[in-house]
Amino acid sequence: MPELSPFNIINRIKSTGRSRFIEKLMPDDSIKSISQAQEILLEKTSNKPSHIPRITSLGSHFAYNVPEDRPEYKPLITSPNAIRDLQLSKDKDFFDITCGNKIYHDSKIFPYSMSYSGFQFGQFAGQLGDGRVLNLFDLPDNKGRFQTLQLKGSGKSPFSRFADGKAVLRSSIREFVVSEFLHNINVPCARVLQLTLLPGTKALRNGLEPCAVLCRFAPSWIRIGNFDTYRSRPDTKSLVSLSKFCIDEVFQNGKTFATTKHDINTFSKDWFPDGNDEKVKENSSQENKEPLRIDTPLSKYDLLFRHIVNLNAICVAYWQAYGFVNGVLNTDNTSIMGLSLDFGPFGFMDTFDPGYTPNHDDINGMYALGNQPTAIWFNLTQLAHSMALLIGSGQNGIIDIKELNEEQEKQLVIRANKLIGLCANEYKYRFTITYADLMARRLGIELNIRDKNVSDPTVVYEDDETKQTIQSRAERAKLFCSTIVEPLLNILKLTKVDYTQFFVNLQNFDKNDIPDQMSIEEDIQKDENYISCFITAKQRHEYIEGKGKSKINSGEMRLLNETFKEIQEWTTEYRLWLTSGPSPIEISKRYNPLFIPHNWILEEVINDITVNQRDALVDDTTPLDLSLLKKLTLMCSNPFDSTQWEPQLCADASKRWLTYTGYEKTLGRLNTQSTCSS
Ligand SMILES: Nc1ncnc2c1ncn2[C@@H]1O[C@H](COP(=O)(O)OP(=O)(O)OP(=O)(O)O)[C@@H](O)[C@H]1O
Repeated sequence: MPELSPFNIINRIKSTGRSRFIEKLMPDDSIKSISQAQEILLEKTSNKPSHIPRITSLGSHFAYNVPEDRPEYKPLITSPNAIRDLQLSKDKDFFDITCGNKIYHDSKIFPYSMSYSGFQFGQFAGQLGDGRVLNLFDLPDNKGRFQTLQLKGSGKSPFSRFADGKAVLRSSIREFVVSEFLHNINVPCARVLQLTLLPGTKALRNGLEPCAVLCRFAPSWIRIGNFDTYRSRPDTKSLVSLSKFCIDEVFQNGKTFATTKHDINTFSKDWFPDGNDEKVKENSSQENKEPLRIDTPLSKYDLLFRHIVNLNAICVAYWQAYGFVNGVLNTDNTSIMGLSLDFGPFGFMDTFDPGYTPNHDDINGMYALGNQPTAIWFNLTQLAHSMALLIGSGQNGIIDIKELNEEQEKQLVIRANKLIGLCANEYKYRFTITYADLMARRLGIELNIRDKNVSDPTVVYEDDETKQTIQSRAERAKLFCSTIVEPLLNILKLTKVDYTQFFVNLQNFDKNDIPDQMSIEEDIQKDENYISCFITAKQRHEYIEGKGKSKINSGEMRLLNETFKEIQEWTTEYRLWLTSGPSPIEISKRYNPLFIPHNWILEEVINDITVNQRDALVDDTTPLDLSLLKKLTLMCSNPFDSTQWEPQLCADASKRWLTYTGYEKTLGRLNTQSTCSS
């Protein structure tokens, strides 16, 4: 794509900006119009009505709001890719608008905070909403797609409840870095544009901490929680208007939805049945023992739900393949576009462990790595319940929930349950083939089970997913997972090598360099480099040392022996999957980031600013040294290409960050946790 010249942000808003949410979902609330909002909220009073917590009135999707005044603003870092994609120039207007020091508004655009609710750790939590977030306006990006720009940490809103509307610098740096990284390894993600320090503004978290404002953007910030509201306060009108908005504006009139070619009834079958029953089962709906099929055409609401299910299946498959754990997968953190968002106590696992959760407070591991696909499915079933009236009605007209008679309600429940059952099977299918495809690519294997356009995860239904193609893809994915992925993960769980580095190391081996007929006894020395992908230097050393000595029969040695046998068997299988086509690295290099922004790296960068340079944060005369943060951002913006990392900038740091070994040596702990306070 050719580079387009950047524009002043205000000129861009004036020429191409919109506020889709306001245009389509005008509030039915205490402040009804933009002109009223301007009159009331732009007045210089310290106690603005939009900063006082309240339950918004029935039918309100949002409330107009303005940023709180802060004593000072200090721009820290801009995402180089984001500013390019939004075609913005880095001038004074840009810095002022992206921190809330200046508000853009006109007759159609005014900042607002969204109303949403949420199921948190399985329980309904009532009205939540943007408690410290302001939506500014929508701008088309370089692909012509509207993006909603938001400020996080800009002050209180009607949804702040008991909290202060602030975001601390620590958590804002974490969000900035992880969003940049996830986006650049192609994980569907909300994006960041600008991080601004607020000197003189502090918040009480882990002690008094410095605050910041993050400007971020996404094609839509609507979460499953937005729909939860209209279940808890039954409101058919709002449910319909929000769903219509999603179809028309978020999903561009449903142009990427499944068509009649992609028959939902193909998912009457569970293509990945659990347990040992390899025979694909014909399911029946639990409620009525009727066959799990829908014989009437799907409505636009059915297609909306189906699309949201598929997008989320794809997103969670990416998380699993890269070992990313969100930490708090509540419905208010689950995007209808399947975007990764809300980065609290997230983490990437250092070593493979399905039980890993970075969230210190999640003592039961509800949102641990291995539970993420189920947690997202739980959230999708909450969405289905909220949309039951719509997905139960099919092509029939929508009857207000308060007017349904008993028979209508019964039929509605039957149909909604069928759609949920079909979508459950499709979710499993979409998740598994996406995950298998990604894992294969990470190992340099082309499975041909997804379409060409995998670099755009929003394209779900690219070809005709006939029963035949689905069946053959499911079989291939199943075989690949059982012969390659599962045995490999078992090995990595035991040997605890760096999960990310494993793929980077292995991709350097061409098919011909991978030992054939390995004999571990000899190859532990002969094929040292290859075996070192799977085991740590310590394990290798122990094996060589222990062999022939008294330790030979120790439990530890026997375990190592077993593991070596598993590596041998796995290697034999792996060679079979590698084709004679392109070398593995040609396939894998766009899928294996050379490094991961682990929590311990983030901690180092954050401490460098908030602890080592504490005084410079408040004193304008002392310059802040942001080189570590810049280095980390460069690495996150170019995760596959180390030539872009400016070798002279903090060279030691990037060397250290490439493997966890140095960290492990000093601290002796991996897969660490943090708390939610942000
Ligand atoms: N300091 C705060 N002030 C006001 N509201 C807050 C604050 N921290 C959290 N909240 C609100 O509590 C709820 C749950 O918080 P959570 O941490 O999941 O979201 P968040 O990080 O603030 O926002 P987002 O999901 O948009 O990134 C949200 O409604 C959020 O707006």
